[in-house]
Amino acid sequence: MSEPTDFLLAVEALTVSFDGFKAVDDLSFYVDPGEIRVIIGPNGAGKTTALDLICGKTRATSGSIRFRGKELTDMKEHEIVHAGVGRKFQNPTIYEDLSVFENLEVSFPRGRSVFGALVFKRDAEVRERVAEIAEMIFLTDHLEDRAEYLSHGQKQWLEIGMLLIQDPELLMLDEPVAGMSGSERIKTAELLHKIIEGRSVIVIEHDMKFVEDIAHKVTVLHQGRVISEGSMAHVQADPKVVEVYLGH
Ligand SMILES: Nc1ncnc2c1ncn2[C@@H]1O[C@H](COP(=O)(O)OP(=O)(O)OP(=O)(O)O)[C@@H](O)[C@H]1O
Repeated sequence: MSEPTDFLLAVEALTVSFDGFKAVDDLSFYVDPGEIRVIIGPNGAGKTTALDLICGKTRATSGSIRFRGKELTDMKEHEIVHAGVGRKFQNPTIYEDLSVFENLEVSFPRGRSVFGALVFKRDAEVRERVAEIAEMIFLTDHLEDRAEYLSHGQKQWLEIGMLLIQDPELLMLDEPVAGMSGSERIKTAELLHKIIEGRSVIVIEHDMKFVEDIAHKVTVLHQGRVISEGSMAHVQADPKVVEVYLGH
């Protein structure tokens, strides 16, 4: 059996209760390094709440969330970001009046660069990293464009880029392809396969074709609990999953 520290993320017996209603109820799941995990489940299953708990936006009532062996449940949101967990919400939160370059530049983590002698070197490093990320998110030709003129899909990619530039070890994406065209969805799947080198990704998604394209493993939630887990083929054939989806 694996030790808990072998997992990048170990969620165990996680519960949150809102006025007695358990939106997440005794939830356990484990994510490996380099894994793309997709969480699916009907509306209200607790998917978004689970991500809110991991990133510290919502406090757990009980249970544990260990990231590289470190307990997250008693950490503040910014400490969790600093520990290496990036979260993208459903609606893009980019700076509309800044260019693509500037959006990526402001997201570059600030370190010890305030020392004068390092500034020049730092600028070159930032430009290089922005160029690298822009290429990854298919926006090299739009670096000077104001973000407000990007398509909805491009805005989603830009926000993913703003997280990637911080080099998180765990990236969590809530419905990243919602509102995207078919070709944008294919490119987003490509992007996810590219970025998992050295990190893991958790995605909440409703588009089953997209889930099939990206998931290494699927976790199915219902009423705050895991009802099935495994490959896409495994969960699709699971009578409990069929029942939950068809019964609604
Ligand atoms: N802060 C809160 N206070 C009270 N109830 C909440 C709160 N946050 C979420 N809930 C409830 O918890 C349940 C789970 O919500 P959640 O948004 O996590 O579901 P979801 O699986 O992400 O659904 P969807 O697919 O519709 O986004 C819902 O019944 C929701 O109304």
